[in-house]
Amino acid sequence: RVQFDLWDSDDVPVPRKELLQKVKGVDALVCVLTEKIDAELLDAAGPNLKVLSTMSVGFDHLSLEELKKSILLQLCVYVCVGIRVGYTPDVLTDSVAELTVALLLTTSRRLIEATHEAKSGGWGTWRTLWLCGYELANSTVGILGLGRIGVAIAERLKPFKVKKFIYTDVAPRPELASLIDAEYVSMDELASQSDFLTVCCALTPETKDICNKDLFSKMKNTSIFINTSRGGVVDQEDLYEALSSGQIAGAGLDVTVPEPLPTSHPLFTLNNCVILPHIASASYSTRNAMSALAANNLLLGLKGQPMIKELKL
Ligand SMILES: O=C(O)[C@H](O)CO
Repeated sequence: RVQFDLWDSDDVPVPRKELLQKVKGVDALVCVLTEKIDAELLDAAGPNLKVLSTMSVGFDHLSLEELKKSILLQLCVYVCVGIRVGYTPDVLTDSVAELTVALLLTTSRRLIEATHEAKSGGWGTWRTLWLCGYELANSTVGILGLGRIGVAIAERLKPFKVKKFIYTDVAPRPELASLIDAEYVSMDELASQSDFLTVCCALTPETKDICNKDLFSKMKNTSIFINTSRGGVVDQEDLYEALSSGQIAGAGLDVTVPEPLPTSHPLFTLNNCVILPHIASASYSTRNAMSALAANNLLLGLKGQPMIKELKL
């Protein structure tokens, strides 16, 4: 039997102070990406904590260093298990890929500007170049960080008659790349060849701010930049500069730093920047699948059995 204490609100995350009190002595914890799992939280939880289950594929909110340290500490007192960590990859791949395609088309075909014009009286006579955008047919699509989600995005974009898929990563990923016939290129080539550049990498110390002035300055001024991974991979000041100066044509972001992005943020002033409130996995079926997987990971971890999806620390 498992006794649990639930933060029963979908409107606000559990206040940090309350979380720190409630975790005292627990054996396991389910969290989402708004909870920072760091030294302070692990200290507050204490040595009973054996299982952590995050309802997310991304795990940049977990301090892996601290979780690893907790394993070492436990080993020092001859307990041969540390904290085990479950997460929810795969079940959200379709939803995230679908939303990425929707965001890409919304940005490249200027749908937000267009609906605004239609309902605010800006819809005059038919004009040759009014609200023109960029199409996928015959384009080169670049993927920064090729994993399951990048492949799923490419599979969905292919029927739009994309000419070529290219990708970059820390090393070539031939098995995944062969599924979508994608060519491995350098970061510079990705920037200069992509008509659409979509970011699919995890946020790590190596990828933080990887999309910066240097990258944007090598992109075509007709290119569209899309990010549905984590806001931290983008230097937002450099992106603002690239968008406002016309260095690139547009950007679609589902993720930002911070989240929520303050409504006064300069990126909100730009017509060529579409910003969504981190909804890539927000379909009913995917969120159900994520929560079931997070719960099952937790229960299996508590029973000392292999989790369905476990992070190797
Ligand atoms: O990491 C994740 O799971 C997504 O960003 C939220 O669904």
